[in-house]
Amino acid sequence: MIVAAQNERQRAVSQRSAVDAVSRASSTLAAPLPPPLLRVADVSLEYRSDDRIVRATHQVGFDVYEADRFVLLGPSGCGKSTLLKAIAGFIAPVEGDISLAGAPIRGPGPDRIVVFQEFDQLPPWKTVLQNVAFPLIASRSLSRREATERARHYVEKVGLAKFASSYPHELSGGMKQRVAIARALAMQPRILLMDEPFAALDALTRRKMQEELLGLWEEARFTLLFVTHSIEEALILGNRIAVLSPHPGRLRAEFNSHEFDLGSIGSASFQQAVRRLHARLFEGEPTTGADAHSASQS
Ligand SMILES: Nc1ncnc2c1ncn2[C@@H]1O[C@H](COP(=O)(O)OP(=O)(O)OP(=O)(O)O)[C@@H](O)[C@H]1O
Repeated sequence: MIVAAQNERQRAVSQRSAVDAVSRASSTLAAPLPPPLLRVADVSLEYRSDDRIVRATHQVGFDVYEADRFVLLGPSGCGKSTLLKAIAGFIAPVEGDISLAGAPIRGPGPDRIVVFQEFDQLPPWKTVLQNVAFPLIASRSLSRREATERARHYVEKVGLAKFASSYPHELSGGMKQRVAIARALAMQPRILLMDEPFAALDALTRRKMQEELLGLWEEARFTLLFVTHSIEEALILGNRIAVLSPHPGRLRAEFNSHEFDLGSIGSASFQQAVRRLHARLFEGEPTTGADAHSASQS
């Protein structure tokens, strides 16, 4: 039943976003959807200093539904990380609203956990298990024993049971990211926010981590908001993709991509989707074969 309901909802979401924003505007066929979990409504974000204002995003809006794997895709500097920080509650919009389950976001909270790209997110003096258990203990939502049990469960989930007593400096980059993912999932946030978490990994490890993340999602169906500038990664990991324009980021289009996974790479439809996304990303710019290559592989 859950899967059927999920499929039904996926179909409804597909109807709504199988398309970019252009055709979405003209569609009147979309089935009624449940309210979104996350609503980003016309959000503009800025960095202000004494002598200048940098506008990072301009009136960006999108909805993320329960169990979505929603990807923010855009070129470097278009404001993806800034948007994620705003959703996490670290930055307030200068215009527009962000709400989670209908409540405005006013600051950071345990319902939104971020996994960053950097490998130094883990306190080096704590073991893998302690790293995963620490936020659970600090939030006082569980007793120390319960927190350790839950942490052990997630450490196993990411395949690090044998390394539970290891320290971060004894782990590879991919293993450190697994710990960060376990730590985030253990908090059971309403939405998991990931900011290019695999970008600093080698290509093989990155592929493995994408596979593992999809495996974890298949099991737990958490809601994911994932930032990347890789078209290929967006198609593999996302069921919906929002394409942002270059600086300052504006929403250019929204694509439905739930039909793709790691097995789709190389198929004609996958390549066609890469080309469509590439065209949207580089709209209005002179295009070269090198651009296409770097955007889809990097
Ligand atoms: N702390 C800051 N102070 C001032 N400007 C900033 C700050 N952080 C980011 N910016 C600017 O805001 C804009 C958006 O930056 P942001 O890091 O969100 O982009 P991004 O899409 O995540 O880029 P990348 O993919 O390279 O990480 C850029 O023009 C950047 O220079």
